Amino acid sequence: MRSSLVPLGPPVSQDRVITSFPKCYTPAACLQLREHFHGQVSIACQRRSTGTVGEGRTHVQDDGPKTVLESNTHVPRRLRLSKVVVVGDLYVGKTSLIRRFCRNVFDRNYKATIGVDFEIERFEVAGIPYSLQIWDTAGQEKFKCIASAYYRGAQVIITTFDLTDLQTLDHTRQWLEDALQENEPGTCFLFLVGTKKDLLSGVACEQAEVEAVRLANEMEAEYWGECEGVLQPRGRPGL
Ligand SMILES: Nc1nc2c(ncn2[C@@H]2O[C@H](COP(=O)(O)OP(=O)(O)OP(=O)(O)O)[C@@H](O)[C@H]2O)c(=O)[nH]1
Repeated sequence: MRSSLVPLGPPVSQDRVITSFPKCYTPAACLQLREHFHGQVSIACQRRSTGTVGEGRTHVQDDGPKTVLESNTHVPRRLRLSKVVVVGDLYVGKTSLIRRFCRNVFDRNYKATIGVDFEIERFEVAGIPYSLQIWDTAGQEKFKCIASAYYRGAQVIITTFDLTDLQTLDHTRQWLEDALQENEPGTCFLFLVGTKKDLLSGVACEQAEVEAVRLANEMEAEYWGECEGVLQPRGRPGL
């Protein structure tokens, strides 16, 4: 399927063009189907696809969830944009993860992130231009208040820890809580990512992964419970 939309900026690189989807994208695996959307959500989505993109916030009221568009992000018409926020302790490798994903480069030298930084990664999904705005936040305590100002309006929260330092895994719960506080319950996809796997032996890596899976299950139970009341989802989030 090709889009008749005018491409924005230079062409999207080939590995960012998605033309087919894995089989699990069936109605049964979807969190919500179009017919489950509240009328006002559908109207807001239509506006979103034809006008200025704002940050969609879902509010629960007596007669169901309502999305209110705050048109504070002025981007060109028809640009689909999702905000990803990467959080975690200092030195765990947030910047490295983002740079590998966006530019396929790795730098051994550590340069602390000051406050926040962001990258835009462009995709083409089934012929439609789509962008991820990936926010890299500082792990250092002294920058936390600056970085947390950018948590709001995230569609995806990636909580990061260092597989060689399990204390950083313990801290992910707090990072996630802080990021969720700035967002409506049930509006974000949550991911837990372990870095620096190359520095561990097979056995040590397995042990770290077991710990991470245990914590992920705990957090999933905790935060998924919070989501249920709002979205009444049919599937499960990625955590
Ligand atoms: N061996 C190895 N080193 C890594 C990996 N990821 C990051 N590093 C190194 O770890 C150090 C910290 O990485 P950063 O990406 O700057 O960490 P950060 O989480 O962004 O740090 P802050 O900006 O202070 O929050 C750097 O020296 C990186 O080269 C990895 O997967 N393997």
